[in-house]
Order: sequence, then C-alpha cells, then structure tokens
Amino acid sequence: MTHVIDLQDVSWRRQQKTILTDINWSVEKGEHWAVLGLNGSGKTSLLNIVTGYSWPTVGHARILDKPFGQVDIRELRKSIGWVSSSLQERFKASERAEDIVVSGKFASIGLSYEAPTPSDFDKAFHIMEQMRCRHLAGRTYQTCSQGERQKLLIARGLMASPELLLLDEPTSGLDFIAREELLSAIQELIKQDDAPTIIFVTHHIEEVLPEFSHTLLLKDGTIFAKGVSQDVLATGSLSRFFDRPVHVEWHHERPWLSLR
Ligand SMILES: Nc1ncnc2c1ncn2[C@@H]1O[C@H](COP(=O)(O)OP(=O)(O)OP(=O)(O)O)[C@@H](O)[C@H]1O
Repeated sequence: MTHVIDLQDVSWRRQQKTILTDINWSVEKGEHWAVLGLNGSGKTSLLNIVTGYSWPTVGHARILDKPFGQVDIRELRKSIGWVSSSLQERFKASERAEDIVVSGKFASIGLSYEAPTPSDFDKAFHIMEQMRCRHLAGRTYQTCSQGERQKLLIARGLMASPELLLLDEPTSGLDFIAREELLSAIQELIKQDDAPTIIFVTHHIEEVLPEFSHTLLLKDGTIFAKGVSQDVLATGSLSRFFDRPVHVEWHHERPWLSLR
C-alpha cells in the first residue's frame, strides 16, 4: 500500500457554502496524524470525506489505495475504525462492556450480524487488555465513567482489525487524569506491530503525543499547515493560526500552549 489517505484538490460544498476548500492531504503507512482546528474549521467534515459518508464536490479521494468511485465504499469501511462522540448514545445502559467491544466486529455497514463466537470474545478481552479496560468486563455501560466508555469505544473500533482508526475528539469531556490515561493507552496501542494508522482529531495542542509524527492544522475549511508535528506546532506558525501571539513549549516531547 502506498497511501492510507490521499486527497487531491478536494472541496466539499453544502447549501451554497464551501465547507472544505482545496484539501491536498496524504497519509502514508507508518505515520500517525493529529488534526487540529477551532470549532467549525471542518475537522468532522474532513473525516466524513475519508469514510465516504460525504463525497468530494470537487477533487479525488483515495483511501487505503482505493479510489472513490471505483470501490464499494461499504467494503472499504470494514477496514476503517471510527470513534466519535455520536457513538456514545448508541449503546443501551444495560449493555455489558465486552458486548460493546465485540459489537465492533459487526459495526461496518454491510456485515450482517452473527452471534459472536468464543474466539471473538477472546479477541475482545485481548484488546480490552491493550486499552487498559479489561477490568470492566461484566460491568454495564451505565456504570462506566466517561473515560472508561471512551476506552471501550476505541477497543470496539479495533475489533475488526482496521488499517485506519479515526479518533474524533476522544478526550472531550474527560478530566485531566482520565485524559492522560486514555492518551497513554493510545500510545501503547501505537507501539504494537499491527497498530492501525491513527488520525487523532482534537482542539487541544497538548494532546499531540510524540507518536503523532505529523500534524494537520485546519482553518476555515482549508489546510493552514501540515507536516512533521515539531515544525507545524511552532510558536510562529501557531500565532498566525490563532491570530494572536501564543507561545509553545515542549515538555517530554509534547507541546504546551500559552498566550503571550
Ligand atoms: N451537512 C452540512 N450542511 C451544511 N453545513 C454543514 C454541514 N456539515 C457541516 N457544516 C458546516 O461546516 C462547518 C464545519 O463543520 P465541522 O463539523 O466539519 O467542523 P469541526 O471542525 O468538526 O467543528 P467542531 O470542532 O465544533 O466539532 C461548520 O460551519 C458547519 O456548520
């Protein structure tokens, strides 16, 4: 495979409004990207293009080397895991943690539901171990904290062994400790040999882990900057991005932002 994501000159319009403009973005295997942008900058719209839920109005999209227009998008989605806040409401309060994780095997549209096998549960428990939520087995969804739920949903996203995992603001609503625990579990995940390519969408600069080799900055539906995280997340570039003087300091290979 050459490109995990390859968007060329992509624009997306809705109701006479151009929401994404001239997006050129390539993600190679072995890279992990952070995508940053203010509210309404187009992050979710961009993920909708990557998953084929929205179609470029202009331009070309190839995902996992499959060109849109020549591929069965439902088939392609089986190789893409997607975790977003809208998933949270999909589960019943009484569902067991491991059932939620196992359901990831059947999550892709096009896969008909089958009864899970013992080996499906073995796999689910292994992933839960990896995501540090194995101890939640047997617990119902309603008894899990927000941070625990996010770990379960990521574990669920991994259940179909995706090649690409999209994490859309996975830390939203988490306190500092829960956030750091989740980030640390994601770090561990990336270290595995069979880790999928991760696209991590966030509003918070300090969540850019050393493992996120590259960063994309989105502003008003266009790419403001993209490239190696250390270069993109520099004081000068971020001051221009936020239209105000900010200062970036790197601690333990993570960037921390303050107003100057
Ligand atoms: N289907 C649609 N029809 C019309 N406008 C849309 C549609 N989807 C998104 N938009 C608009 O496009 C812009 C970008 O929205 P998007 O949700 O992609 O931004 P975002 O960066 O994910 O925002 P946030 O950080 O607040 O989640 C917003 O102004 C939004 O109102």
